[in-house]
Amino acid sequence: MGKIRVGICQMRVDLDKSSNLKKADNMIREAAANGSDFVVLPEMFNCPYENKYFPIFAETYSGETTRMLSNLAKELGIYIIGGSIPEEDNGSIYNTSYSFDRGGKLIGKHRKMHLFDIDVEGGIRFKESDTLEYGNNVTVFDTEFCKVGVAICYDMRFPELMRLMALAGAEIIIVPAAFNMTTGPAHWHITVRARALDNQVYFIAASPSRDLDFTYHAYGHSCIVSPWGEIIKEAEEKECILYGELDLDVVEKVRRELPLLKHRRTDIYDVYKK
Ligand SMILES: O=C(O)CCC(=O)C(=O)O
Repeated sequence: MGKIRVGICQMRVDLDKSSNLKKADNMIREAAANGSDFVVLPEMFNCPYENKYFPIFAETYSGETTRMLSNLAKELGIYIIGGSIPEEDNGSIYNTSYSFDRGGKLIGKHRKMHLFDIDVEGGIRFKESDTLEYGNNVTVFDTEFCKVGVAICYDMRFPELMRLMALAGAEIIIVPAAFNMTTGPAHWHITVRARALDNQVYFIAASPSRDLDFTYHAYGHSCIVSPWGEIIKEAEEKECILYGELDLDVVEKVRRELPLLKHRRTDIYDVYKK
C-alpha cells in the first residue's frame, strides 16, 4: 500500500462567508496541486466560531458550501474532509462535517456528538447547546486506502467515541477542531497523542489559524500524529497548509508489535457495562 498524502488547510476564518469560501477554494487547490490525496479543512471554516453566527451562516444540505466542496473534490480528483459548517435541518442547527471522495460523492457526514458547554474560571466560557443540537451517529467511512473516522473538536475528548471508530475499522481518525487559548496550551497535544496511541491510528487534527481580532482565539497547531503517538507534523498558529504522509504499514506494524486492541479484556469490561 502506497503512502497517503495529506494537506491540512489551517485557514483564517473571517466574518464574511464568501471570503471564507474563496479562501478554502484557494487553499484546497494549492493542497491538491502539491499532490495531496486527502485535503482537510478546520471546524467551522465558513463561519466565525460564535453562537450568534451559527444560525446566520447555517445551510441545508446541499447548499453553497457543500456543493463547492463536492465540485472541487471531483474537479481536482481528491478526497475532501470538509472541516465543519453549521447545518440547518428541520429547524435545528448542527455542527456538521461533510466528506467527499475523488468523484465528488458524499461519503461521510458527521454531526458533532458532544457539544462544547464549558465554563473555566479565568479562562473560557462557551455553550454550544444554546444554538446547536447533538448529533447521534459515529462516522466511519471507506476510502480506497482504508476506513477513516471523522469527529469534531470536543468529540476528541471522549475516548469512548474514538474507540468505537477504531473498533469499526478506522485506521485514520480526522478531527476538524478549534481549541482555544485556555484549553489549547493545556490539553491539545496530550489529547491528540493519547487518542492516536489508544487506538493505534493516524490522528489528524485541523484547526483554523489564530486571529486575535475575534472574540474566539483558536489555538492553531494543526497536526498529524502517528499510531505510535508521535507528532510527525505540526503547524504553528499562523495560516498555512500543513503537509504530511501516512503509511498504513505503520498502523499494521504498531498493532502487531503492541496488540492493544487485541488485549482488551472485553469479558471483564462487559460485566461492568450499564
Ligand atoms: O475541548 C476543547 O477544549 C475545545 C473544544 C471546542 O472548542 C469545540 O468543541 O469546538
